[in-house]
Amino acid sequence: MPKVLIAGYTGAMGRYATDLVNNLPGFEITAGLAPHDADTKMPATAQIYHSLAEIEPGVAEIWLDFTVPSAVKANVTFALQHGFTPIVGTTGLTSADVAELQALAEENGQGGLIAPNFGMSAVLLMKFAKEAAAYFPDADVIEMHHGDKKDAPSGTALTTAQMIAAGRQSAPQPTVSEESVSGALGANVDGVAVHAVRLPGYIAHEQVLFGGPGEALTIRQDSFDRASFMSGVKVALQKANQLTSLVFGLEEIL
Ligand SMILES: NC(=O)C1=CN([C@@H]2O[C@H](COP(=O)(O)OP(=O)(O)OC[C@H]3O[C@@H](n4cnc5c(N)ncnc54)[C@H](OP(=O)(O)O)[C@@H]3O)[C@@H](O)[C@H]2O)C=CC1
Ligand SMILES: O=C(O)C1=N[C@H](C(=O)O)C[C@H](O)C1
Repeated sequence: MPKVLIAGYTGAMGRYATDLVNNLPGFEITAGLAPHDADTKMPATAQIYHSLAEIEPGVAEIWLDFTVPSAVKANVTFALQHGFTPIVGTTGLTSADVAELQALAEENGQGGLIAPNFGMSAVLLMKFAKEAAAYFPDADVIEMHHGDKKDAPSGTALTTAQMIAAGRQSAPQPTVSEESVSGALGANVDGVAVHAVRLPGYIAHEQVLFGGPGEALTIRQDSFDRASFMSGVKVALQKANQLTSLVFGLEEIL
């Protein structure tokens, strides 16, 4: 029976992941990692750790990570160095970080998955955005999230921008507007303007606006509930033992 350590088990995503794994036949939560204790549905038998230094290798086979951008690189490095298969939803890893971790995984003969978004609507949005960019090189990304989100822009928005850049077959038009207020035109990610909205009531949403001569295309996805991420997490857990390299993107294992 695969044993799972949930890093960030006290957080918003960690709690959903705990419910998922508790109810997933054949899987067992044997450990949780978070700096502070909290009332959660972790099994009473699970080991609770407050820092990486406390973790006993062998306590689990799978390392499911929903922590914070400041901790994720050290967590995945630790997981790969100590025989865990990392399944990572935490954002904040740069492309260089991902490449470094993939090299470490290869050195250690380990597999795993890093997925900036486990929701099917977001995975499809990114795929469609890449396809559309071949015909509409001019695009802006607007992501909207709950006010507790620590990073901006979202990992999904960064990946979407990178995929739009990869899908373009011609250069976008240069913007002639000058910002009279700093930030008005958004952040430039690979030539795509990315705008981040943080508001109470929102969970996780993204819209890509493409503009062409006399026409526009808008693609939008909405995660109204964190349950939207759990089917992707479930697939990743079930395929964890088949992963032979550290894969980036849920679509690579579907
Ligand atoms: N890939 C995907 O589909 C999705 C990804 N995410 C990403 O997942 C991450 C978590 O999101 P969310 O649950 O909303 O965030 P929360 O802030 O609710 O939870 C963060 C968790 O990380 C823990 N934590 C904080 N510092 C550390 C550390 N140094 N080491 C280990 N654990 C730590 C917190 O514990 P404590 O309370 O003790 O500080 C808490 O349990 C974010 O990066 C978010 O962008 C979110 C949704 C979907
Ligand atoms: O923090 C969140 O909530 C989310 N984070 C991920 C991201 O940054 O892309 C995935 C989703 O947008 C929800």
